[in-house]
Amino acid sequence: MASVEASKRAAAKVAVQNHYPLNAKWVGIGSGTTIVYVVEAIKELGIDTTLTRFVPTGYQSKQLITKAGLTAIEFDAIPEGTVLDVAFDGADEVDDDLNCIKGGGACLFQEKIVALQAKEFICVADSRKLQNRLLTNWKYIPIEVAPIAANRVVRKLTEMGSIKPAIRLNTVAKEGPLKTDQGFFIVDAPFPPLVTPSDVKAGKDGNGTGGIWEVETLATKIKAIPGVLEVGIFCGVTGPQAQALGSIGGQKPVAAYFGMPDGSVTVRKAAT
Ligand SMILES: O=C[C@H](O)[C@H](O)[C@H](O)COP(=O)(O)O
Repeated sequence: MASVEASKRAAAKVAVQNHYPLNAKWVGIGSGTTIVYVVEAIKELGIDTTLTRFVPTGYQSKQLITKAGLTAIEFDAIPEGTVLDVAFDGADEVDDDLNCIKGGGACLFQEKIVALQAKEFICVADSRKLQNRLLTNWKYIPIEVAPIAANRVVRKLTEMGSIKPAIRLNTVAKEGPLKTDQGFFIVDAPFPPLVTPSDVKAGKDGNGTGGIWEVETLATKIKAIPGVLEVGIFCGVTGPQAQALGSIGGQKPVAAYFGMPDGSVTVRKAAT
């Protein structure tokens, strides 16, 4: 049986082989433990990356890029209107429609703006993240909030049916709330499993009755709470669908790769 780390590595390798453009100019690099294997797989391609600029999604991501000998360029330094060729990132959970939960490692805001700037957003994960509905195995939605509004956001989430939302604390010696790369807090909001737009079409309620929400409705409602910078639900359209509508990219991946315990890699792709 492949270890979780081996399965992340296997998924990263296939994702990079299938989606890394050999003449890539701009590449988004996400955060977390799985993205490390994506960078490793890019290096293993053995191609010339001297003209490629890698756009990080936070401190850890920038360190990863730099330590690999690649050139990092901050999101706010890329020329106006630049479209990234591709953005790779991990995920905490992915549903049948490729909606994702992200932010388990406290990175989600920069990840979302980088995904939205990319022609193609690709997720890489291991089999634990492959579920039919969000909030099946992964139990909460990470939300990045302004510290001054955090308690009020927690109250609002409770009113919306979240079960004991809480400000995330530091897990290391330093006491107090964890701070994101933006100096904000993360509120983790548990909800019952989310229904998809297709469930709603099939007659399921997703308007919050009994705390049951449809993915996009809940993401929109949480985002509208004053004090919320960004919500760790990545949903809506994919990059190509956004381009067909005249925008740059989408926050939903066009494909997600999962390393399985038997060593194989499963791919979930967006309908075109
Ligand atoms: O906050 C962290 C990011 O959203 C990560 O991409 C996500 O949590 C997945 O991380 P990992 O690859 O470590 O499971």
